[in-house]
Amino acid sequence: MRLGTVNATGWQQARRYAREAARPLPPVDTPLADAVGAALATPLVALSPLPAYDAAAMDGYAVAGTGPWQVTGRVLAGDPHPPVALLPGYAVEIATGAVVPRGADAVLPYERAVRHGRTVTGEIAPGRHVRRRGEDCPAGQEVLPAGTLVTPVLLGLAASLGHDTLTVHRRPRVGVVVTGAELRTSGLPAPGQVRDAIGPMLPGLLRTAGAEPTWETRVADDRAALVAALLRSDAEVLVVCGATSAGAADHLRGALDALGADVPVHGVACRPGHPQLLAILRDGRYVVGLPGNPYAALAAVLTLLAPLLGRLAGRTEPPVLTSTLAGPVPSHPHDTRLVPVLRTGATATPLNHDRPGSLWGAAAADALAVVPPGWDGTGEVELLRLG
Ligand SMILES: Nc1nc2c(c(=O)[nH]1)N[C@H]1C(S)=C(S)[C@@H](COP(=O)(O)OP(=O)(O)OC[C@H]3O[C@@H](n4cnc5c(N)ncnc54)[C@H](O)[C@@H]3O)O[C@H]1N2
Ligand code: MOO
Repeated sequence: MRLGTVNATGWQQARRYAREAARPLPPVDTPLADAVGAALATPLVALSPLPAYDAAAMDGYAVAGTGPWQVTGRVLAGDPHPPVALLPGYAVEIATGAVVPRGADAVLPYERAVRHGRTVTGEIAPGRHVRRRGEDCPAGQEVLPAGTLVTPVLLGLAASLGHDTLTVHRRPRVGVVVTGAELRTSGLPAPGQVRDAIGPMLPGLLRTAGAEPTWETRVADDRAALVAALLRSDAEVLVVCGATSAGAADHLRGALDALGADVPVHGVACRPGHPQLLAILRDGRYVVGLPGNPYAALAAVLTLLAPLLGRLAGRTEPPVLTSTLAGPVPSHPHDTRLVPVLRTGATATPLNHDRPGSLWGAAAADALAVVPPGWDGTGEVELLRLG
């Protein structure tokens, strides 16, 4: 395997390879509360009509026929027995959400009603303030397609349609291997030491991409230790941080060679992040190599890792987001540049501090702009959402 721009895969092509290298994991029935972040494996179908019964939309009187009406009783939400049918000229006091009695034509809100003893009068149009059974959604209706990301709001919808569980794709399990003898995980770095900046950001990035971070291990800069870590079979995807390059301590490519891995992407024509790689082990597990420089690692997460995880998780590909850029952004002659930006209105402002070793710009950004090779600065560019 050779490292360098000459053999690098184009940025768009690399993302496509990563997405197409995988198939969605099998479906599992999951309690609602545990399904957030997974993708629907089957369309979401209404098990119950919405609303499930004719319901009052206002507090007031359910009235039948033309007024004045004789008030015969009161119906509250949650009453265990259905209310008796109303005859013309009669009314019941009714609470928002209560079952509207058969025969009622409308609900007259308190503020539009005039009550004298047991008689009530007021102006009302037929059907007013009654939410008819199934008017929002009939039973059996497909409301969201397979592949939809389960959000907290979707849980609320699923509950209102009668679901206790959702059939979602199993989330890919990810094991993380952090390499680098110079790394420390707390405190101030001594000369020659570096605080690990990739380990802390990965769990959140993995969850956002639809995966389940399962384990993290740290290995010395040693090929045998890296091979041993890559042999752990309890994750579909292994992420190796660092060791992607050509230095004497960079053993990822050698370890993959030793394991007989297929390496469909062994470098990407992008800045930062060109040493990133995608490999497939003989048993089908995936390895994504993130360059050690933290911003380059983030670029690789968004280029190779997120599309791979999104596909394994069964998520529909998100629509491409584009924007103009407010401010000059130099392009690279051969490579795609990934530039941190902050979206403001219809445009996105490029931020500074985008060196490969610094996450400052990216931490202040809400997207990375994808600046194609040789871009002349006109028109829109693609944006990759952060978070
Ligand atoms: N001869 C070449 N040298 C390098 C090339 C190249 O093409 N030819 N590419 C450069 C680029 S670009 C990058 S990016 C790095 C990638 O290096 P590695 O993935 O092998 O990572 P390391 O060598 O271990 O570390 C690079 C750099 O990043 C720091 N680092 C590593 N891990 C972490 C971490 N978890 N948190 C914070 N910082 C980390 C490490 O201390 C180094 O400073 O290779 C270039 N060299
Ligand atoms: O591509 Mo490196 O990943 O610039 O630092």
